[in-house]
Amino acid sequence: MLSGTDKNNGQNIEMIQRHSFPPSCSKMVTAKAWALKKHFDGLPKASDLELITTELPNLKDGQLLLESVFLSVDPYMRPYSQRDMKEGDIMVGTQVARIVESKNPAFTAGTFVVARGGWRTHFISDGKDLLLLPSGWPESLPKSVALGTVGMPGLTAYFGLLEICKIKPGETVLVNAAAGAVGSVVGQIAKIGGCKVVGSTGSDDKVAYLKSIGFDEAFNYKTVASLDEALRKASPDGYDCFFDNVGGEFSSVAIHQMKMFGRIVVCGAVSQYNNTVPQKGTFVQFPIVFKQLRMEGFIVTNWYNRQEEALKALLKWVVEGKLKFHEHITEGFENMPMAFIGLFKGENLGKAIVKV
Ligand SMILES: NC(=O)C1=CN([C@@H]2O[C@H](COP(=O)(O)OP(=O)(O)OC[C@H]3O[C@@H](n4cnc5c(N)ncnc54)[C@H](OP(=O)(O)O)[C@@H]3O)[C@@H](O)[C@H]2O)C=CC1
Ligand SMILES: CCCCC/C=C\CC(=O)/C=C/C=C/C=C/[C@@H](O)CCCC(=O)O
Repeated sequence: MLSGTDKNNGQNIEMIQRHSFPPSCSKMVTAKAWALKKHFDGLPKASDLELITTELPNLKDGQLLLESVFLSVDPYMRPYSQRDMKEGDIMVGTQVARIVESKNPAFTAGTFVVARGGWRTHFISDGKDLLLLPSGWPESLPKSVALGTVGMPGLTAYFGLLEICKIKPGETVLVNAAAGAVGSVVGQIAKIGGCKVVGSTGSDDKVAYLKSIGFDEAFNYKTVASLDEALRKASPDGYDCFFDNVGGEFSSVAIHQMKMFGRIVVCGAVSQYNNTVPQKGTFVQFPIVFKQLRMEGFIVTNWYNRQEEALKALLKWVVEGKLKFHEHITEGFENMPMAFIGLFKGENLGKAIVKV
């Protein structure tokens, strides 16, 4: 048996040697996990991932046995795997998990938590870094929302828009990948904040969805004759804030339509994650200097010291019906690779979730 920490948390999940059978086990739990078999090259392939099975040992004092109920697949897993994982590592990720057994007095069996357990059906934790669902979570609200609108993507929208962009009422906000987990929350918080919102997305159904949740303007970037014209038509005066989830060509065009003193939040660059050779873009100094723009990258985890406040606000808006959510649920742990790859083909509307 190997013990230690792994890339999923820098925290405290027990690493299990494959097919190990500890002699003292009375009640064996078989855990499934997805490992990175081969580093992704371009668009991830199912064959880059390997389903492995391990037997978990009995709990020691202070430990908990958790069972994943909902798992998150997120675009960041693609660049993260490249930068921080080696072949054979279990894929990084977060889940809503149920505590099956507890030898930790701080946790009761049956409780649901958000954990950074990686792509695993079952795992052992010492309880550090497990997050309870925010208090006041309604029974009628699916717990999977703790991985989306009232979870990491919601926090990304909240802090990016309110703290980096610092939106003001009456301003115009542009967001791309707008019908996804982050983008759909960005647009709705901007509306709550009294802004005009323009969203770009990759299908007509998604455009219709954006209109249904309050976006003022939305267009399908895959079918417009000219991105420049579509942006101009949606807001002839330009944009005060640009929440950039996509990067690449879209950003190169959009930066020229910023208003004076505009702010650009560089949240992600999903159009670039599968590039095999670095691409060349346009030079950005002219619009930045002449329009005196501010462009700032951020990682949501840097704001987790304020996550309690933000989760409370997000949950309140959801309960009040001011913040709508949609989930794209894939059934079955064995389908995790397919759900993950689907992110890069635009298959999801709202948050992509895998239900075990
Ligand atoms: N900085 C941070 O801390 C965080 C950053 N992020 C970033 O936010 C972005 C959105 O993440 P998230 O909301 O979870 O994901 P989404 O739910 O938006 O899913 C990804 C979406 O990206 C779009 N997309 C995929 N490939 C391309 C492409 N080549 N060009 C344009 N659009 C594409 C697709 O939508 P469509 O049909 O519209 O093309 C797809 O549905 C990502 O860049 C992610 O890395 C997320 C969380 C935290
Ligand atoms: C940490 C991601 C590094 C890659 C950066 C690429 C794109 C930006 C982006 O999408 C960032 C996402 C950040 C997500 C953070 C998630 C955390 O809640 C949990 C991450 C899992 C872990 O570290 O244990």
